[in-house]
Amino acid sequence: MARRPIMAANWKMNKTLREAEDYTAALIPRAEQAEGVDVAVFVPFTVLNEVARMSAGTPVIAGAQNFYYEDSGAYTGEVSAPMLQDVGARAVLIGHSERREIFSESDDLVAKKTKRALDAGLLPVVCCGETKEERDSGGFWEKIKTQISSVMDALEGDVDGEKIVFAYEPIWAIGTGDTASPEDAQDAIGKIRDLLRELRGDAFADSVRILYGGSVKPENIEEIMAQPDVDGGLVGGASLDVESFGKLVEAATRK
Ligand SMILES: O=C(CO)COP(=O)(O)O
Repeated sequence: MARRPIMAANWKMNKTLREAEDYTAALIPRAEQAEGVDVAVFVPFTVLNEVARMSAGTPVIAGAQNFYYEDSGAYTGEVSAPMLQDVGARAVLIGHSERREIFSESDDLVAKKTKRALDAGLLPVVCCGETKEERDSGGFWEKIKTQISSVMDALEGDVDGEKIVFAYEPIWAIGTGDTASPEDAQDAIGKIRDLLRELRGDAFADSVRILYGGSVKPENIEEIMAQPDVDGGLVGGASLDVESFGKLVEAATRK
């Protein structure tokens, strides 16, 4: 069965409530026209309630950029999975390289969050990727393999491949304009799918969606989406303008 493409916006630490409302209002009709594509927006906590409220009953999937795996308690500054769901979130980013690097998130924490998101019924979009040094020194696959394996090890029992998404985001390509070549994106994502096949079998590997992220823009999306194992994009800079993100959503319909 063909995997359903996903085009996902990661706003990172951007947009006021007013800006988020204008964007969401403009995105909804574009998502409605994009048949066969999942359209997701990962937004700051401060606007999540409103983006989710506006998106309810539309094809736009409202998501958060982070959460903590406990449900409640003395965790100052954190937000839980039930809290995200309470305001209408349906998906969450986990282990973005900015969280791993700036906020010291470990593979273990990423694995715990993924398990919690799945148990709660939130769609986890689990990010992985290597630094420039790791790529140049040939250590790229070891890094990715460790990141993916630690997540999969934490998931007991059968996992439906459609309920989890991975995003390969080489750190050297994020916000730099220096996109991975379509061949490099395919190579890494193909290897991730092979690893998932080894760990969980064909049905899982063939249904799990794997996105590419890192300087995706309207000018390079077609060749990236043309790669057989690339199921969509996770987009930072080029997602902030709804016209530009709309073009990426439209490109995904041609997959
Ligand atoms: O980190 C990213 C998406 O999560 C990619 O960011 P850019 O698209 O700005 O390179």
